[in-house]
Amino acid sequence: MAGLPALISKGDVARLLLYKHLLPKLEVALGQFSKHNTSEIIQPVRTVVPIAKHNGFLGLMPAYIVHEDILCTKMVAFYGREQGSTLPSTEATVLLFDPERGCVLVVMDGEVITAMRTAAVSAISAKLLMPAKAEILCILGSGHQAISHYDVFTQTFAFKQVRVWNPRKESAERFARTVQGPVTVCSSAKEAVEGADVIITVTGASQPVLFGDWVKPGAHVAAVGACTPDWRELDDVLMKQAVVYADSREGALKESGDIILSGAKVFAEIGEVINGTAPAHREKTTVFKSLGMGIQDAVSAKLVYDQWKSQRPAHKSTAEESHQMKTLDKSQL
Ligand SMILES: NC(=O)C1=CN([C@@H]2O[C@H](COP(=O)(O)OP(=O)(O)OC[C@H]3O[C@@H](n4cnc5c(N)ncnc54)[C@H](O)[C@@H]3O)[C@@H](O)[C@H]2O)C=CC1
Ligand SMILES: O=C([O-])C1=[NH+]CCC1
Repeated sequence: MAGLPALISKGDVARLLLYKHLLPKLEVALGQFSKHNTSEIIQPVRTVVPIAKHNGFLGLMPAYIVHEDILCTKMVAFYGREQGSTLPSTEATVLLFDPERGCVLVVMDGEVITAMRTAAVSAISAKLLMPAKAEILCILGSGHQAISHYDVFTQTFAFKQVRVWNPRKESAERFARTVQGPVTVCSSAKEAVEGADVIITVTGASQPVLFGDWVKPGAHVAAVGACTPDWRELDDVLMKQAVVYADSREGALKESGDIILSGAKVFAEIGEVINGTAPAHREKTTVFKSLGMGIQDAVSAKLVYDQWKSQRPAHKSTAEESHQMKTLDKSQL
């Protein structure tokens, strides 16, 4: 290893990663991914190791973005937690490599990246698929992803009302006190959903919490939770009545209980809509099934690292600089 990798903390990632930089980078990466050309992007479906004893999973998410020479992997542990558990439901660490040497340049917190890039991808799907006149946003779940989704959706779009629901009302009320802006706390999921133009599901549920009979025709759903083959957030009625998009078709067919168990077809990847090779059916009810992809972490980590390098005090050396110094030493011999 050429020197020790740099470490970037959660606080620094939160300070350095901005949606205004992240959104355009993610849109480009999603489009590149959906060309399925391995000379542009190499990203296998994540490897998942069940941690059955603790109702969890460990995911390994490597990706290589060839033209930008970004080599990255995230390691993410995610769990089905009892309601009210104080343990985190997601823990993640991101490694960015020097692609030429193979050494790790930087180890950084992955929780903020996971929260922000997932929300940013949902916002990209909403930009493309939500009805032209979208006034009411509904968020089911009130944890970490709910907060990041609230932030990017209210920064990007002009909703007249944002509703939130959680089976534990005190959790939804805490969410309302945490975010910077108005929120209506609803007493039932049905009350939150009815009449909403955009619905985000960000729950730890393993059984459906969103039912097609409640959903306004033409609404857009960003389905973010239930990322294992036997967990659900959406019922069969919704899955069958909607046009279903995914971040990765291959990932969705392997990992999404909502797709596998309902038998719904994936109409297109969101990257195909970005590329103009599949239509955006804004006039119909749409579901964007998000599983999360390594390329999303890779572009986020590169943004963080570039910002961090540009702001870091000059005396600290990283693995990258140690390597440059060694190369220089050799060439001087
Ligand atoms: N698609 C993607 O790229 C990603 C998906 N996720 C998934 O998103 C979901 C939310 O993640 P976080 O916000 O980080 O978790 P979190 O634990 O911070 O929040 C989960 C929320 O769901 C609620 N909840 C739990 N069980 C429920 C149930 N049966 N019915 C309704 N609500 C319930 C909790 O009270 C909490 O408000 C998880 O399923 C997680 O695995 C997380 C990261 C990335
Ligand atoms: O992409 C991701 O990081 C995750 N997807 C499901 C849980 C974590």
